[in-house]
Amino acid sequence: MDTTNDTLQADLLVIGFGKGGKAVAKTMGRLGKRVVLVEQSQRMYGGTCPNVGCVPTKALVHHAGQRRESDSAQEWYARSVKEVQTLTALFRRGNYEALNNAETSTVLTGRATFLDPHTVSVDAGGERLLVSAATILINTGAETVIPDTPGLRESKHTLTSTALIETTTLPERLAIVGGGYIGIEFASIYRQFGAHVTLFEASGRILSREDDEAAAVAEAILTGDGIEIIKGAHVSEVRDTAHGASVIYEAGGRRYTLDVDAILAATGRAPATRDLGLEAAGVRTTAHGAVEVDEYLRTSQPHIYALGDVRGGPQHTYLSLDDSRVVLDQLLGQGRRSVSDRVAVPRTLFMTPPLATVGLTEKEARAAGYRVKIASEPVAEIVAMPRAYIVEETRGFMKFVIDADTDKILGAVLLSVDAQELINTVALAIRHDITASELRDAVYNHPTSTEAFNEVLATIVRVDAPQTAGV
Ligand SMILES: Cc1cc2nc3c(=O)[nH]c(=O)nc-3n(C[C@H](O)[C@H](O)[C@H](O)COP(=O)(O)OP(=O)(O)OC[C@H]3O[C@@H](n4cnc5c(N)ncnc54)[C@H](O)[C@@H]3O)c2cc1C
Ligand SMILES: NC(=O)c1ccc[n+]([C@@H]2O[C@H](COP(=O)([O-])OP(=O)(O)OC[C@H]3O[C@@H](n4cnc5c(N)ncnc54)[C@H](O)[C@@H]3O)[C@@H](O)[C@H]2O)c1
Repeated sequence: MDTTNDTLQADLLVIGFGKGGKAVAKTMGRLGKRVVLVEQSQRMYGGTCPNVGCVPTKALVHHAGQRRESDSAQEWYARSVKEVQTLTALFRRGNYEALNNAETSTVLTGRATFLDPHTVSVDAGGERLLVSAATILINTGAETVIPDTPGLRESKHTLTSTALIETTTLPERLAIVGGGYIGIEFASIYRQFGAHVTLFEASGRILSREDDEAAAVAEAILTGDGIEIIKGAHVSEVRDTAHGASVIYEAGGRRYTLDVDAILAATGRAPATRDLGLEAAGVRTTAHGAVEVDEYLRTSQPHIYALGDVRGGPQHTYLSLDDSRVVLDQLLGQGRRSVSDRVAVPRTLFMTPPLATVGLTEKEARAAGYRVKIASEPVAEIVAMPRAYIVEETRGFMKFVIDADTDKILGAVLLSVDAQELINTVALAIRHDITASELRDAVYNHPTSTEAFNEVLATIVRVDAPQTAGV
């Protein structure tokens, strides 16, 4: 790496150790380019996913599911948190070594701020280093937003997801504000660990972006597990008490108070663009504070790209990874790959059992003008899927939204054991125009969850009437 006038010169500078940025950094480093990656925290090498996001939370899902009634909730939880921390430490080290040991790549630990379009200052513990690069990637992720409900931010008992999974004391009474991905995953995890969980969702239903039936069945499973879900809830105040906190809320026109030990703020995560000096770089942001990009992930500066959560839109690790393919195509390829190429991107909410979805919901398909055919069955009734009984998880349902005129699969909702794996097969089928009948009649090995497709896709529960011309 060259140093000119105390400024480190690089071909590529990546700000933030996110999924997309590190993937580009690895490829460019292997090609002999001088790569500098800046990460603000040594606890975050590898970014959100392996440290405080997907990996630890899904490991907690696993540990919570292993707990027997006879195990002490508190001991089991404390041990689980420690085991998960050992796992994340392993991943963190692997991530650091993968980039810092490469001959041409360096990881700098410090907070990056743009000074001008090509120069960034990296500040750590009173020390400052300047880095200048021909190409710069912004990959700083997103940060939890705590609503400005009186007393919520100030309460000693309000935690972000990051803080909660590091707490080795299981909160006996946990309030969760927000019924989205984090709210529901944490409700499911902490209930299984033995906490009393109350979830407050401001809108009239949980999972407002998901299929209506999926949200209703998911809610029934969660409440069946003992989670209290309060919809249309307005948390108006939080007050610390001698033993915890009181959550004051309104629902159904009445005012209530709930005493809890901890409150998880799960009302969304906003792009981390604060104090990045984007104005100095001439990089524009959107009204929501995300870095503004085009479909090739180019910012308002031709040599600066943004990837992952910081550019706004759905927040999933695999989207940040796919962003790296778009950027690499700009840097090394034909420059044709764009985010608009994405078709049938699956999502999974890791409650127990998981809820995985892809494509259009039934409502969206009709709104888009399709004549819809619905194939659906509750998991407990799928004779062709003994695996659900084998692993003793028969809750949930599967549903396919099919174009009644062409047999094309338009979307799917799988709320079932193994749904996080099954959904990738459905997504692949949609992407490659495999019809509903072909997916139904394929040979699947046994006993697996995929076999359910043989039966569910043959179980048509409703078909829209043909549209009559000229009416
Ligand atoms: C609790 C939780 C569970 C999740 N579970 C899943 C899941 O199961 N599946 C899934 O697909 N997604 C999940 N997500 C979402 C997923 O983690 C994110 O979408 C993904 O990690 C975003 O990656 P990224 O590339 O945008 O950057 P990130 O991985 O967020 O990395 C950004 C990095 O930039 C650093 N940084 C920020 N500002 C600066 C600066 N100025 N200077 C230097 N460094 C800086 C940060 O410290 C951070 O390490 C989860 C998220 C959370 C919070
Ligand atoms: N499995 C996964 O892929 C996964 C897991 C966790 C998180 N994530 C990502 O992380 C991001 C953040 O997740 P999240 O759950 O914090 O956000 P979210 O946007 O998914 O859900 C926020 C929820 O909070 C509700 N809400 C907002 N303000 C409220 C208030 N004052 N009181 C009560 N409810 C309120 C909203 O109506 C919404 O239902 C999401 O974009 C998600 O995609 C992904």
